[in-house]
Amino acid sequence: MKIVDIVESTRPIKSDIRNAYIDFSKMTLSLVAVVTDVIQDGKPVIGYGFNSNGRYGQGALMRDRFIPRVLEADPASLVDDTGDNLCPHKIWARMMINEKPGGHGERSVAVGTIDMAVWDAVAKIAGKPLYQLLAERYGNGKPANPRVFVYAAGGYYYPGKGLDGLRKEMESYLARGYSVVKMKIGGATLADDCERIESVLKILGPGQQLAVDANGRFDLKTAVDYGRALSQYPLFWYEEAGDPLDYELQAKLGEVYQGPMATGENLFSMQDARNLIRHGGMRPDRDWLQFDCALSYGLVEYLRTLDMLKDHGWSPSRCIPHGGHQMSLAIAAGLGLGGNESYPDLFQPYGGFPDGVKVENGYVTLPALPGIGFEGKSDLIAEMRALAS
Ligand SMILES: O=C([O-])CC(=O)C(=O)O
Ligand SMILES: [Mg+2]
Repeated sequence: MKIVDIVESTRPIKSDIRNAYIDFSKMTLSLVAVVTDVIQDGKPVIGYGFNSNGRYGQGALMRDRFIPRVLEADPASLVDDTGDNLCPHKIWARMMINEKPGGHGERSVAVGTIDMAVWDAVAKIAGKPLYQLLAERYGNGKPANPRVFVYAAGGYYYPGKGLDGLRKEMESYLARGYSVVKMKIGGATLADDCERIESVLKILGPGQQLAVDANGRFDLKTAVDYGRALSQYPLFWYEEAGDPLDYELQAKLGEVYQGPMATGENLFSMQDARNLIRHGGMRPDRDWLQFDCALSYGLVEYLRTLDMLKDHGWSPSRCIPHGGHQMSLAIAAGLGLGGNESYPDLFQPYGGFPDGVKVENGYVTLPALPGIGFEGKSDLIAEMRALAS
């Protein structure tokens, strides 16, 4: 068996929203199909993948380096020991030949997106949901749990959106069954952000919480000033206060901010994640890790990150990945992560859940679809099949 083609198309996911660092007026992503010669129900098995919002499409890197490396390899060198399925670890190693360590740049996005499509194909060839395959292979005897915590991310700055607009948005997430909602901070003054936060806190009922996200905007002084002000609120977490690679800032913030902190969506390798754990003062009893496999070399690398976390005394249940895609939902269900992000109204058709999946008390239950589950989301699979079918 072999991979016969890998196709990429860069797609717009633009909108008028803005966080503390960027606007999304020109945002794109890469949609990828990995076409195999395995025939099921009279059709070739195709794995699909896409990268998360925030880092743009990566078609040029894929076409220049990563796709040709896979297609030029001896097909026998890319299959697992049974010979009946692809080996994601061997394909990953092949993509990364002649790549130096460090300086991960955005090649981690290109590799992570292809890796997602490879895992989708592998689980489809095995005829089972990816979450089940992951539990069987890497779960150390723990069965998959298809019931996964999800929170609603939004609360962006948006032209003409006042406090009323923000409150209405958050109310609509709560009405759809979410128990935790997230909003942006750091794109206004501290006083204005406190007003925005208080207006959302007022609409929360028992068991409902708010998280805030600064998108890496703050220097140490501002991060600490916000930390002192935010300490008065019962927040679910205070996310990405400073530059993602400024581990000392994160550690110093943790000395004054006792509530839960979250970060990691812009750390793109096991080594960068390890530096956060070594030097960032993150606390395994309350803080959250948001590494997103679709931006950071895929699940093959994420498995290394989970091993690293275990060696440092962190449970996978402290991980709630960034990105709102079904790949991280499958990993959460298969390997016991703490949950996953969700953008109820943004980045469609890429984010979200299979059709008919409802959020109930902050949880979704994943259907048992072969692969990652894209075939269950009609608007998404239509885009995917138009790329390659
Ligand atoms: O606004 C963004 O770039 C997305 C983000 O930080 C998040 O979902 O946590
Ligand atoms: Mg974030």
